[in-house]
This record gives sequence, structure tokens and C-alpha cells, in this order.
Amino acid sequence: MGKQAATIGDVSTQSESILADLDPSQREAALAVEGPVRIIAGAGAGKTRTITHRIAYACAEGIWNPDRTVAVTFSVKAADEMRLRLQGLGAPATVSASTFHSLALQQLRRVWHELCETPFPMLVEKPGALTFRAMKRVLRSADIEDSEVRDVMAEIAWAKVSLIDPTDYVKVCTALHRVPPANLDPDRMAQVMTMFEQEKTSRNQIDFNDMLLIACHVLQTPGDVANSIRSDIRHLTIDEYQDLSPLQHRLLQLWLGDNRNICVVGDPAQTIYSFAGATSYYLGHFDEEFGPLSADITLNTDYRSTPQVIGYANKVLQSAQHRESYIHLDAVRDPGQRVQTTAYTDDVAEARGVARRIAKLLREGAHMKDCAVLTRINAQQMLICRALRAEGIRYRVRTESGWQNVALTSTAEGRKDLMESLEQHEDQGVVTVSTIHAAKGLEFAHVFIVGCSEGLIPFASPAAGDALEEERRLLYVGVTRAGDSLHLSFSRGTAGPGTPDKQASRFLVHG
Ligand SMILES: Nc1ncnc2c1ncn2[C@@H]1O[C@H](COP(=O)(O)OP(=O)(O)OP(=O)(O)O)[C@@H](O)[C@H]1O
Repeated sequence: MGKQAATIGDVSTQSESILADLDPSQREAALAVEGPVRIIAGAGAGKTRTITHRIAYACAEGIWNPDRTVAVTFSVKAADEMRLRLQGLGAPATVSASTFHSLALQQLRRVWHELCETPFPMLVEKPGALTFRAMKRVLRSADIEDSEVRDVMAEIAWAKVSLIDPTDYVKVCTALHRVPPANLDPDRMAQVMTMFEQEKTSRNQIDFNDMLLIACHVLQTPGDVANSIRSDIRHLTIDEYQDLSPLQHRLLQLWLGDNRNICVVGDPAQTIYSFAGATSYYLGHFDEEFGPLSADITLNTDYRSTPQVIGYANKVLQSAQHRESYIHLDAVRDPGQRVQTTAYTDDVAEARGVARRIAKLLREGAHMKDCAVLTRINAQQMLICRALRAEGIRYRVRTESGWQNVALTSTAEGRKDLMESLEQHEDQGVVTVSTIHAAKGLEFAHVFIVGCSEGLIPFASPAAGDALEEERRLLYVGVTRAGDSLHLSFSRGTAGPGTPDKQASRFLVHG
């Protein structure tokens, strides 16, 4: 009896200390532990903090069964980060934090022997080689550029996550005015898609998105297997919900069945993967799909950045096409320095200028791990790295895309390696060089965004519309990684004889 009372007392104290870290809106979200909950939050407003505390609180109070508590996110890094934060809050280790792909893979491996006698398919090791083979067979030519293979692979992945079957591809292209890559006409592209599937199946291989498709198929088939998978998920939390694809949406519907214990969190202004099939539609329409909601919460206090950075971020979105669906961020931190925009004569001067500024920051006491140089594309990074080396600054190029293709590292071993390598780097303290995409979800005291010119941000200067808006959001994501100082730069250097000087990005804020 005494023991029980002590336990209850301990749990309450623990719960109160978990909730004490939250502001009133975050706390409201954490306390809504049953039923559908939507949290729409701006950058730096504590999305991850809120959902991890919510999970830890509900488990500490004994309201949720940790063994049936599942948190899903989009990258291995984000899942690892979530697991670490949950551990830090004392959540039981049986709470699952994983990516869509690793969870689906885990579920399929568990039930496979009950479904078929054939061994579990292998994952395609070289999707590029398989795509090339499919293209060669359809086109009857091997004269195919690497970039064409890459673009076709991306198109196959896009069609899959968008739930578009090869037999419907031509119709979809007509309806959406979609132009297939590699100069293929829609009919040819559909043939390549079909051939890719045949090549894969004949080797008993599956690709990344097949894991989700097969999981959907298994869950769609009524019976004990589907029920047992579903019964493992009682409380489902999904981070970065603005990045959901139709395929992931289908899977989560099937995971839930009649269960309505779902909490989603996202920021429509951070949708930067539309090109790969992600859409913030599901976040915006969550209330129609799952309502009535137990809580529908907006978080707009940015705890990360100075008012200057936040002011800049708000202004980047001010002329956006759908600005009404984006959150206006409020600042709570003390004022810092103004956002700096610098024009350099050429790319080399820009790289050197940025490296020198970082060297100065380091001399003034900043830590290397607090500095990041963000680029729009990987190709910009060579000059930056060279300039950092010339200044004797250690750096790490972040290759992890932060997107789905890293989910395969979800084996315990892969995760351990990843965490060890990250920890090693973190101990040493290095400057991060990363694309904006790969920096999503991270924060640094000092952020340098280079190449803020037309052609880079926005990339290839798309016509007004969705592609242009995605580029605007990308700059917003980059800007909001900065805590204390933000430095934007571009070079005016000519692209070649007779070509005009580069222009500053239209997204840069003046005044
Ligand atoms: N209630 C709070 N009090 C103090 N600091 C907070 C609070 N909520 C969040 N923070 C801090 O604000 C920063 C952003 O929090 P978090 O990483 O959870 O945000 P996020 O919404 O996931 O960010 P983003 O979407 O921009 O990647 C972190 O440094 C976090 O510790």
C-alpha cells in the first residue's frame, strides 16, 4: 500500500516537472491526451518539445501504454533526436520513435512468415542501375545520361508516393500538365515505370516505397495479421505532418482503422518537399478528416531566434501566394544584431568572405558547432569547403538529406554508427556545411545562407506558382535555423561572357 502511494506520488511529481517546461499553449496540447489533436506551429515554436513532452507526460501518468505508443517522423535523424529527447524526459524505452519506412519494414518482417512462404524480399541495392536497365530496354538505347537516370528515378518515386499507377500515369500527366523527365513522352515514361517494376520483381527485390505499399496491402486485407499490426498502435503521433505524401496518408489511415488517438504536428510554411510528393493538404484538412478534434492548437512563439531574425522570416512570407495559411511568428528573445546581407563580386569572393566572417566569430568566442553555412544545392559547397580549409576551420558536410532516403539506416547498428559519428563530430566541434533541405529541423546560433541570387534561390527561377512558393518556403526554413545571427549573401559574378550579372534573390527583404 505504502509502495503504491509512493509510486503515485512519484509519477505526479514527474508529470508536473515534465509539464513545467511548457508554455500555456504547449501545455494545453500536452494535456489533450485522448482523441485527435492538431498542432500547427511556426518555426522554433517548440513542435518537437511539445510532442515529446506530451508523450512523456501521458506515459508517466499511466494514461498511455508505452508499448503501444508510436511516434513517427520522416528522417532517421529526426527519429533518433525524438528518441533521445524522450529518454531525457524519462519516457519508457518501449515507446517507439521511428520513420514511416522503418516502422512499416519492422511490421512486415514480423508478419511475413504468416503471409507467404517466400523469403522477405531484398531491398534494391542499386536503384540507379535498375532504372538504367529499365530505360535501356524501353528506349532500346544505352545512350542515357546519369542525370536522366536520376530524374527518372525521382519521377518513379513521385508517382509511387502519389499513388499513381503506371496505367494511370498518362492521364495524370494530361490532367496536371506534367512533363515527364529525360525528354520522355508520358507513354514512354509509363513503360519505363512498368519495366522498372518487372525488373525488380523478377529479382525478388523491393524499393523503398514498396515497403509502404506492401504494408498498405497487408493492412487492407481483413484478418488477424492486419488486426495484430493495428493493435500495436494505440496512440500515434506524427511529426512534420506538412510533409505527408498520399501513400503515407493511406498507411496511417490503415494503421488507425477506427482508432482516433492521433496527434499531428506541422508547419505549412515548412513544406519543402512538394517536388517529391509531399503535401500540406492533410495538415490543413485534418479537422475535416478526423474532427471533432480534442484540441486544435496553434503555436506561434518562436523561442529560437532574435526578433531581428523572426522579423526577417515573417517578411520572407509576406508576399507569399498563400500567406494566410502561414503562421506569423512572435518573438520573446531580447533584441540581437540586425540581419546582414552582403553582395560579393563573385562566388570565390563570397566563399572567402563567409569563411573570414566565421573565423572572426570564432575568435570572438563562438563555438564551431554553433555555425552553419547553408546552400541551395550541393554543388555550391565545394568553394565553401575550400575557403573554410584556407581559414583552418574544421567543418562537416551534412550529407544526410533529412528526407526519406535515410530511413534505411534504421537498423540498430546503422543508428549506432550514425549517432557515434554525430557525437564524435559534436565533441570535436565543427562548422556545419549543409543544403537548406538537409538542415531542416536543426538550429544554429550563427547561420550563413550563401547564393541568395536569382537562379539559386529561387532555383532555376520558376514561373509564379507552386514551385516558386516552395523556393520561398525553403528560404524561410533556412532563415529560421538561425538563433543569434543571420548572414545572407550572394555574388554578382557573371555566369559567362555576354551573360548578365546575377541578380539578388527576389525573396531578400529590403529595409
Ligand atoms: N516553452 C519553451 N520555453 C523555452 N524554450 C523553448 C520552449 N519551447 C521551445 N523552446 C526552444 O525553442 C527551440 C525550438 O524548439 P523545437 O526544436 O522543439 O522547435 P520546432 O518547432 O520543432 O522547430 P522547427 O520546426 O523550426 O525545426 C529549442 O531550442 C527549444 O528548446
